[in-house]
Amino acid sequence: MSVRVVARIRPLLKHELDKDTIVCAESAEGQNPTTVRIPNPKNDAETFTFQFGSVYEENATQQQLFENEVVGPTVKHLFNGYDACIFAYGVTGTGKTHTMRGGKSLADRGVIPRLLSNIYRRCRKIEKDAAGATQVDVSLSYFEIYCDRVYDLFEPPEKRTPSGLPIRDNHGKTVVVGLKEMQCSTLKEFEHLYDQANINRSTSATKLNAHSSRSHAVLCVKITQTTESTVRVSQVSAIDLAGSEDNRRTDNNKERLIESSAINKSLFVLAQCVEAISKKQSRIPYRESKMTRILSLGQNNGMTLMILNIAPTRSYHLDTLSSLNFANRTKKIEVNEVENEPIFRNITKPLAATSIGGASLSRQPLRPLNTAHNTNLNDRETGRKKTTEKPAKAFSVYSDAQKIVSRSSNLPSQNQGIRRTAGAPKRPAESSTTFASRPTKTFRAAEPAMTKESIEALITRRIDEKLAEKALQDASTAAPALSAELQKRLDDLENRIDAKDDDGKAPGLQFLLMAKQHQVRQEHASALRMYRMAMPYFPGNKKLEAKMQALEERIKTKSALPAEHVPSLMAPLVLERGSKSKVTEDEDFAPVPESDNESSYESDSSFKFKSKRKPKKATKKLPIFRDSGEGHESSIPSSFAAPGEMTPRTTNLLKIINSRDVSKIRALKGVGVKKADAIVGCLLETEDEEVRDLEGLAQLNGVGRKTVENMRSGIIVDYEF
Ligand SMILES: Nc1ncnc2c1ncn2[C@@H]1O[C@H](COP(=O)(O)OP(=O)(O)OP(=O)(O)O)[C@@H](O)[C@H]1O
Repeated sequence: MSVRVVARIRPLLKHELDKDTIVCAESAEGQNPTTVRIPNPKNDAETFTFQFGSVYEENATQQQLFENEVVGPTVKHLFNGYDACIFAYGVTGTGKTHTMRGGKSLADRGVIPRLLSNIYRRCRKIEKDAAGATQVDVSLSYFEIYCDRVYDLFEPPEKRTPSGLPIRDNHGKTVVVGLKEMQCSTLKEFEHLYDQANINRSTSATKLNAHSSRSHAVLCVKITQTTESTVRVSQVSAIDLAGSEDNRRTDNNKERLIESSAINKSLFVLAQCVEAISKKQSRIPYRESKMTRILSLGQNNGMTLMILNIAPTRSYHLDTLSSLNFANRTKKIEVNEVENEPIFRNITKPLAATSIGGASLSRQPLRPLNTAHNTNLNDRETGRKKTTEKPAKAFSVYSDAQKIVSRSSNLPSQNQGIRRTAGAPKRPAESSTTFASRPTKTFRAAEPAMTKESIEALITRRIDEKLAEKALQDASTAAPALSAELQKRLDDLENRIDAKDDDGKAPGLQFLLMAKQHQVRQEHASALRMYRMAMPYFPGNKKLEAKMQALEERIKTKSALPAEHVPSLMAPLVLERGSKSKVTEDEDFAPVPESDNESSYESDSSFKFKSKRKPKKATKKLPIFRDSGEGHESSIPSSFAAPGEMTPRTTNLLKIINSRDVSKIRALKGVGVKKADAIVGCLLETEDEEVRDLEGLAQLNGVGRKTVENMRSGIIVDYEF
């Protein structure tokens, strides 16, 4: 199945009424438009045409777009156990937010509120048809990616930590760690939550849009269908991407420019990913931006719909062409349509009439990463070996062609999970037979209802089993099963954070929670780092100090590295010469403890880690930089730098570094996006600490002597005589 791409041309806005329109939609006779036509910017007489699944013209209503593109295909799909992703793409001011969120009136509501309204209606219908034997729960998480940092939109901005939430890879899915998941059982509740969360989203007025989104917003709607014997989870992500901006037209101020460059960078990476996929390159640069990691276009399973928003006027000409080209490539991307397997509960108790979660606020269970969901746990219980490998991947195809192809009637049974509906004009979900083919469900209504606690206990037990199996498979890297006691403590900690009973210590509690989770996974060095970050929130806490000391001891004894290297792990990085009390974590010089799982480090942006590079030897002498009379600066007149003083070049370099401005740091010689990010990340961890000299700079993450020399040599200084 390829990504379905539809285009939507927005109407002229009030101030554009006298403007020249250059984009038009075309259709074959009697059919809905599927082509966008736009002139060649170099020669108006020539035109380019682009073919999409559908093209919605200026007068297309929100309802039309929703009914044609979302209801049948997505909602049905979702309830059949498939994931889905809908995202709006386009230049700033072309109508992405209008399409996804829309206005307040009924007619103006966008895709997201309509989607939720439809989901709730379907939930009620399923529950009604099953006479209470099936329960459907809806939960939401909502976050924004602002300047390549992830923030929970269900949290007020003042609760954010500067570095945002870390993201990780979990069994091929990218997950945001520590994101709130809100149980939300009615449309009214949703509307309330969604409106509140949107207030937290970063928007600002720009010259091109009075309410411009400065971030990518991702709403994840999780649907859990629980019957007596199965639990099936599927998820739809609705994404309102920020729009690319041509800063020659925006007159953006410094802050907007920083946002804009982050937006443009992530969209550029997205375009690179799409290009790499379409060229079948082996390396797709997903990891270069959080947005592309999360969107995982072409890697995600399930139906993917891209709504390309375009403005009709000439002032957007080049931007529109570039969007159309991007969309044209995107529509060729193949995505897998894999049905989420149900978890067989294998319990005899019937469902409670009450909801599992209710409308309460809950945090995503922060369990070990190897806790897979959608896993058929029944196999293990019965000792059977799972028939495992899914059949060779098959795809349902959205065809732009109008031909009618008969639908395959002999769909594989539910647990095979993959269907093939090649070339079908109707979306695959519409022919769902998956429920019909599921095992017969029998209910004993007289049995006592399952309580929330018993379900939790059951899930915890299954998680333990899963962990145990993983431990057997890979003794060296697997996490041990959580003891009930430990799990309880983790849960208590989460509850404390949730209950806001923290006297301003919430960030500290978050660090503690993360530390404990690392410890559970035997990632002692990371746990130690997290404890250290928590320490300022609990000054003088003896228990915490003892814990850190015990961990340090443990790392020392466990480390396979020669004894003389061990102290470097614990040794703080001294940023300021002569100010050894000002410390930060030294990731660069830290040897990797054996027990730490590299992949979890790599994907955890809460701290920096280098898996590929050899750890620098602690015994290595720190580079000595002289500010004058050496190397590149030998041409600097000595009057500009007395011994012990800094040259203008060094001063300028440190100024740029201490600005913590990624775009400026990136512009330094020999510094790429990743290095600039690593430097800023490292500086953010040191809070107000400034880099005072070149030695301090050479000790930052990702920076060595050579890099410093490079950076310095690239600085242009005007010496006036
Ligand atoms: N189909 C439409 N019908 C009526 N008005 C529209 C339509 N699409 C967009 N608009 C209007 O155009 C303006 C810009 O739209 P919107 O804010 O949704 O753009 P955007 O692409 O999300 O921009 P940004 O990327 O800057 O957030 C808004 O005033 C919106 O109401």
